[in-house]
Amino acid sequence: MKFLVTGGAGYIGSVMTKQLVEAGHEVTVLDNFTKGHHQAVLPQVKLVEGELLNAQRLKEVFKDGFDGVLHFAALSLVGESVTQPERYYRNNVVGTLNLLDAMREAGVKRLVFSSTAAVYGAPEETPILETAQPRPTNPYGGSKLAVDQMIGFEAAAHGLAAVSLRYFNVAGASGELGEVHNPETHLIPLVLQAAAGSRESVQIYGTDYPTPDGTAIRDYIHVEDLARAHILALTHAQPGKHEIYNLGNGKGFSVREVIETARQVTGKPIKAIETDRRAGDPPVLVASSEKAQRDLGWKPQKPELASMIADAWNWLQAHPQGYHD
Ligand SMILES: NC(=O)c1ccc[n+]([C@@H]2O[C@H](COP(=O)([O-])OP(=O)(O)OC[C@H]3O[C@@H](n4cnc5c(N)ncnc54)[C@H](O)[C@@H]3O)[C@@H](O)[C@H]2O)c1
Ligand SMILES: O=c1ccn([C@@H]2O[C@H](COP(=O)(O)OP(=O)(O)O[C@H]3O[C@H](CO)[C@@H](O)[C@H](O)[C@H]3O)[C@@H](O)[C@H]2O)c(=O)[nH]1
Repeated sequence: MKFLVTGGAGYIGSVMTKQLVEAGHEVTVLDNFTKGHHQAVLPQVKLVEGELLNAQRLKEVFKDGFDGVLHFAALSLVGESVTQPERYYRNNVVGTLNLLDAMREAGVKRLVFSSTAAVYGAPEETPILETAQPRPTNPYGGSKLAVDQMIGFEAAAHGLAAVSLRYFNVAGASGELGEVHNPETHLIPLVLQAAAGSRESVQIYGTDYPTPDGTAIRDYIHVEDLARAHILALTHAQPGKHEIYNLGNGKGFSVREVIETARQVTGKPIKAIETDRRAGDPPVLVASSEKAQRDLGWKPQKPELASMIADAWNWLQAHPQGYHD
């Protein structure tokens, strides 16, 4: 089949593209390279350097004809979104509205969207079920929730077969593809940069959370397990329906536990400095992925935090400067 992957030059979209190509599909990547990397785009795919906010150009891209769209392109930093909410809503919501318009006009009826645990805010119950009331604590989560709702109404009105996958914290690497954000703000890559010596230390944002060791807890999922869930979602999507699935491992790790695991995996002393909380961060996000396991038959193959950190560490050692764009 023929798929469009928006944001396919980014961290998760590039791993997704690789899995689609390996499964024998034809892939076009659309990316504006505000965050993406040319080196992360496989030579087998067609690359369109394009912008979701350019509605006219997007419609031209759809003249190629696609069987479905995997929509990763977004701005996705919690902290940044707090200071620039308008940028997040414009890019993520208006960008997706343009995408839905182009899909409808071209008759493309299948969509898998990268939603996020950030839509839940600080939920009352852990692990988080898809039925939990979404109450985002930051504009990033707010923009993704708006898109989830938009897709739900689009599916009902126009027969789109749609799935929103609400990822928890994605980690690890896949062969030649790894996590490089510029600037990097994610915990695991920063911890590993400190292990590698390219950064002196890592900061712990907040030690007064209502958690056993006072630091925030997240549920980490391997990027390869995550990408495999998209292939299952594509095949299970039903016309006129919008399904939502949480994707995580159902186990939370505190910031201190992540740093300690990285010390064990790398054998390096990693200097950690305690600082204030980062604005917009909820204390605990842990998934129940039972719905995905039951309905999609999804089963994580690399659920251990240590194996995610080990894959990310091996990748960093092979690519100490990240990608060379
Ligand atoms: N990394 C995580 O832990 C995580 C967790 C939950 C959800 N997500 C979601 O998964 C998706 C991918 O995340 P990632 O970590 O790979 O991010 P990323 O920044 O590495 O990739 C996103 C890509 O989208 C492109 N892009 C952004 N806006 C665009 C636009 N307007 N037009 C065209 N291209 C555009 C960027 O250049 C980048 O290559 C995002 O939607 C993010 O919100 C990520
Ligand atoms: O230098 C750092 C960086 C992060 N953290 C903490 O580590 C945790 C994880 O932070 P980070 O890796 O930045 O991820 P999140 O902010 O949890 O967000 C990620 O996970 C969300 C889903 O849970 C996604 O929606 C986002 O796109 C993705 O960036 C948080 O408690 C942070 O406060 C630190 O203590 N020090």
